Formats: sequence, structure tokens, C-alpha cells
Amino acid sequence: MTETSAPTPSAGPAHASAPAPAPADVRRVACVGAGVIGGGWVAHFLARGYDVTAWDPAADAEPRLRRLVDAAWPALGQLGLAPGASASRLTVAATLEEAVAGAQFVQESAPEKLELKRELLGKLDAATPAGVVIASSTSGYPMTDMQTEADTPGRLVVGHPFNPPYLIPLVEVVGGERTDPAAVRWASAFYEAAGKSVITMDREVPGFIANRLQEALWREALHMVANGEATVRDIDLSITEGPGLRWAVMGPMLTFALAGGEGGMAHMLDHFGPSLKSPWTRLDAPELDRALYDAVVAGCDDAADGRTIADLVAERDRDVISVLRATGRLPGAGSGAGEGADAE
Ligand SMILES: NC(=O)C1=CN([C@@H]2O[C@H](COP(=O)(O)OP(=O)(O)OC[C@H]3O[C@@H](n4cnc5c(N)ncnc54)[C@H](O)[C@@H]3O)[C@@H](O)[C@H]2O)C=CC1
Ligand SMILES: C[N+](C)(C)CC(=O)CC(=O)[O-]
Repeated sequence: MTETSAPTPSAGPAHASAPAPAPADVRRVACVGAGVIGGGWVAHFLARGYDVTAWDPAADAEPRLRRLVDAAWPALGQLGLAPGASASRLTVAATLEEAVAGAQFVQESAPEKLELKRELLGKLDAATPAGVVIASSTSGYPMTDMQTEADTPGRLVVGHPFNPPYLIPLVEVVGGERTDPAAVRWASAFYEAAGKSVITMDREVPGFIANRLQEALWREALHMVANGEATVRDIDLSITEGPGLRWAVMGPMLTFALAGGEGGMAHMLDHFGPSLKSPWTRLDAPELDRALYDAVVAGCDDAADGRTIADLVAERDRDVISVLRATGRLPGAGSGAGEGADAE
């Protein structure tokens, strides 16, 4: 099997068609579940020149999705659209089966509920053409726990994005116990062809990599709010005016290597290693009781200072693009399906 060959197709009515193409040859993707993340994926794939078919069972799903794509399009234009990319290449399907019938890749972004994911991935597996890889956006369920209802679980992978998927490059890719490793390789190669930065994991790790790191920070933030040690504004400022500025250009490891001066990480560890034993962190999750819930929600309302969610999304998109541009990380406009296609 080559590095990026699709997993082996299995028999069955929906599995009778041709296997998935090479990752770079994909033209048609299906997005199932079209909320914050599914809609963000739709916007990303459209901007990269793919034909996208979406399905979501909510009554208001289509107008909501089109609003999200319209709101994201100016930012995507600044990033650089692939040749031929157009929001008009979005089709909203009436059924799940219709959405995936012609798909060469499927991205599932339904609510984070294990039973729902199991059932949905089973249905997607039954309806999606043979050999086509199906990825879940789950924030933390191991694929092993989600692939239980699928007849051909070998093609099911986790493709965990970051919000919004049309701006934040990272995707974490990992399979489950019954996933064919070729599907993991194929998915990673596909996401790269689609302009994403990919971490491919060779085993299931709770919370993947980035969410595990984020959760540690988030848990400590909640403890500090619950105990009155910091306000929501303090928490946000501590990152945006502090480590967050460095983390956009260098990760926590190299950042701390510089804390060791000319001695680098070795001196940093000799100097500050002992303080790891100091009780700075509280490790266990705090009780998310009503008081903490209300304090965090009210704190965010206060921090928004009259800005609506739409205002904040526009502000975030503008500033993330500035950071990507300033650090030379704007994705190539040519990546994706659109290369060689006619510009519209
Ligand atoms: N919100 C975030 O920051 C991130 C979320 N994720 C993951 O993405 C997935 C989706 O999360 P969000 O977009 O935030 O949720 P959301 O609530 O914004 O959207 C979920 C969508 O799924 C639809 N839906 C409900 N039942 C469905 C079904 N049976 N089949 C297909 N669609 C169905 C809903 O109508 C809704 O539009 C979750 O697995 C979540 O963990 C991943 C990264 C970041
Ligand atoms: C809040 N969250 C756990 C759903 C966040 C993610 O999964 C990734 C992100 O966008 O930070």
C-alpha cells in the first residue's frame, strides 16, 4: 500500500463504487453537521476550490450555514481564494444519503454526544462510497469508542480542527483500534493538500495533543474564577498580553528554551525545574456549578463590552489574518482543489 492510498473497500450496496482518489485529486467533499465547526469546514473547503455538499437535520440549517459562509468570505478573500473557488459551489442536500453519494471525502461535525456520533458514523459508513475516508471533528472522543456501529470502520478517522477551521491551520489526525493506518495517512495527506497544517498521531491520546494542552489551561482558569483569584478579563489579558503573543510565533517548548538565555533549555530546566514541584496548578477539574457557570458567562459578557458575537468573530478573523500574515504563514492560495480550475 502506498503512503496515501485509500483503505481497502468492502462489499455492500453503498460500497460498490470506485475507491477514493489520491488525496490531491479530491474535488468533492461532504460536510455532515453544519454548525460552528461544520460551517467553518464548509467555508474552508469552498475557499480551497472544492465542490461541497452539506447536510444538517436542523430546520434552519441552510440559512444559518449560508450566513456563516457569507460572514467568513471576506476573511477568506484576504487569505487568497484558490482558482475557481466560489460560495456558489455549495449544495445543501435534503438527506444524509444525498450529501455523501458523490463525496470523495466526508467531514462529520455533529454535536459532541457519543451515542449520536456512533449512530451517525454507522449511517455515514453505510451511505458513503467504498474507500472514501470519513473524518470526525470530535473534540475528544477516541475513534475506537465511535466506530462501533460501522461495517467498514477501517476508513473512519478523527480529523480534529480548531475554530474557525477556515482560519486556524491545525488539524489533529488519529485513527481508532479498527482504523486502517492507510486511512490515517490518506486523511493527513488530504488535509495537507487542502491547505491545513497536520499533526498525525500514531496512537489515541486523551484530548489529542492541542486540546489536552488547552484543557490544562482552561481548568486552571476556571479554578481561579471560581476562587475569586482572577476575573474573566484578567484571564484573557494574561494570555493576549503575555504568553499568547509568544505562542503565536513559537511553541511553549522553544519559548521556554529562550528563558534559559545562552544556556537554552538545559539551563532553563536546571534553574526552574525544581519549581515544577511547587503547587501552582490544581490539576483536577473544578465543579462547574451554577455560580461558576454564571461568573464565566457574565465575565465574558462584560469583556465583550457591547460587541456582539458577530462583531467578535469579525474582529478575531481580522486579527488572526494579521498574525498569519505577519509571521509568513498565510496558506498558499493555490492549495486545494482549485488549481488549474477556471477563475469565476
Ligand atoms: N465549537 C468548537 O470550538 C469546536 C468543536 N469541535 C467539534 O465539532 C463538532 C461540532 O461542534 P460544533 O460545530 O461546535 O456544534 P454546533 O452545535 O455548533 O453544531 C452541530 C450541528 O450538528 C447538527 N446536528 C444535530 N444532530 C445531527 C445529526 N444527527 N447529524 C448531523 N448533524 C446533526 C446541528 O443541527 C448543528 O447544526 C463536535 O464534535 C465538537 O466537539 C471541534 C473543534 C472545535
Ligand atoms: C472548546 N473545544 C474543546 C471544543 C475546543 C476545541 O476542540 C478546539 C478549538 O477550537 O480550540
